[in-house]
Amino acid sequence: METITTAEMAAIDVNCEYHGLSRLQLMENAGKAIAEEIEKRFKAGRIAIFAGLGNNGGDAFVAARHLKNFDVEVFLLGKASEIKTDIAMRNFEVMRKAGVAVKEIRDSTYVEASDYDVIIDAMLGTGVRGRLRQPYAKAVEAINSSNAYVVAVDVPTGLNPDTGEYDLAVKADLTVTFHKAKPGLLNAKELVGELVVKSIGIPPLFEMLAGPGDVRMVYRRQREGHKGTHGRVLVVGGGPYTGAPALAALAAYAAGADIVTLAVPKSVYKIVASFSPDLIVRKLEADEISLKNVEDIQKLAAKHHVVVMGMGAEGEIKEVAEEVLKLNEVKKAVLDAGAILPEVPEGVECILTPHRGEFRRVFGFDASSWEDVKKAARKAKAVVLLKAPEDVISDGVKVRINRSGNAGMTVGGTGDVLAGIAGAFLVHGNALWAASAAALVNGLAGDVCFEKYGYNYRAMHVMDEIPGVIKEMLEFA
Ligand SMILES: NC(=O)C1=CN([C@@H]2O[C@H](COP(=O)(O)OP(=O)(O)OC[C@H]3O[C@@H](n4cnc5c(N)ncnc54)[C@H](OP(=O)(O)O)[C@@H]3O)[C@@H](O)[C@H]2O)[C@@H](O)CC1
Ligand SMILES: [K+]
Repeated sequence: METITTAEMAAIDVNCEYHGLSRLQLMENAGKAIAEEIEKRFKAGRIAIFAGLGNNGGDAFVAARHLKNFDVEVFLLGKASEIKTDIAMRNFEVMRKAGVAVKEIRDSTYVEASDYDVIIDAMLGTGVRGRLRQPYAKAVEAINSSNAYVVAVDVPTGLNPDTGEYDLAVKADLTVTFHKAKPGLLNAKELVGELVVKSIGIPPLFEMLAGPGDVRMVYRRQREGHKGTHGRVLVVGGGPYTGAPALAALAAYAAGADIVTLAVPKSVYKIVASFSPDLIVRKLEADEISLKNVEDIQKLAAKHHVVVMGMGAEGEIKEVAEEVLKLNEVKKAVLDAGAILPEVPEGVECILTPHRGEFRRVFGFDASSWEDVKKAARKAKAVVLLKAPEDVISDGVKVRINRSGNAGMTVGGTGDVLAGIAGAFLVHGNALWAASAAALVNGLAGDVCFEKYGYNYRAMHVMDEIPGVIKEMLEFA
């Protein structure tokens, strides 16, 4: 059975909202699914709903509205004023206006759960963190000692949805989970009981479309961070070109890296170093990057979290990339243009960023479907980000799609900017989500440029919009 982690589910949740499918609609579908599953098993009876203050509780407020032939009573695990989300609050108020009886459970309240036919556990779902606080623990004990038929909403309260670990948790007869099973549900059959996975109306493409959730999966900012916490990125490229490596390096800064070092051939060193005081530029003893430089590059690479290679380099850059990635201190890499390898060495989490022509040159077949990108990713043992009006990103198993961007993005240098963003995001996130987040941010920055300038903007204009786009993605509710 296909599973989805809570982090991925949270990313899809906010992406649905972003692409126009609201959480309120998802909650309505979730609550209706709970009611349907109960009505399949019971014609009438007394139902006690134990509801938490988040969206897990919200689902049950919806279910209460659909369970018309039942006598429903709600035990709220806190004060109504403490309900956390607007959609849960909205469904709570509608439910209460519809005449459903609600009792607020305080720490001191004795929880009686004996004479009900069905108990709905809607206390905690994917938002559970750590050990159960009171009065949740007491409620779980009351539910487990009752002889009612227990239905868990999404996840039995107390169970870690990703790992299946628990110390105190609801023992359910039936768990109705939404969209896809969470891995922990498959490891705790004794708690889950019968598992039913219900669609809540998320179309397959919405699970794949990049959105704010992708950026949240990869972007990290620790308050107490010190220099370098947020990522040290090494950019290797240039010679004969001078702009490409500098664009990638500046883009890595724009996407949150703390330290960005540029290694370029001495022939272009002075020019590249002159672009910006932000750049730490190292000179490679060569007019063009070659295998002679591998040792120097490896020394630098060992001191960085991610290596980004290829922009504006020609000659042996591919062979150099192969050698550099063999160094076991190199754990993460982005390979662009001439550095793209058909297969990357073991042990490196790698993003390849070909456009269609490079894809055909490197993999030997056209990327005419999502399956082709999946196939290339499997062969390369890397994430492939195919740059096109619709970017296709795959790790060989999953596919993500990015539709941000516009025809102005064909201007030179936007691919270098993308490689730099991907490098910065790869510091913290896994390659699939780092690549899709980078494709999204790069395209959105281009969309801001189109609004400002029309089509004739340049890569440096895109660069300037990146921090603002990231801020907007992180703040999207
Ligand atoms: N697409 C989707 O994902 C959809 C999801 N949907 C539903 O949303 C659910 C996730 O909702 P959610 O994120 O509001 O979290 P939820 O599980 O209700 O927790 C609520 C609060 O409890 C608290 N709390 C945490 N740990 C605790 C503890 N140990 N002991 C005591 N309290 C604890 C914590 O608040 P805190 O007090 O820590 O601020 C937390 O914020 C999901 O399972 C599904 O049912 C559906 O609507 C369909 C679409
Ligand atoms: K639950």
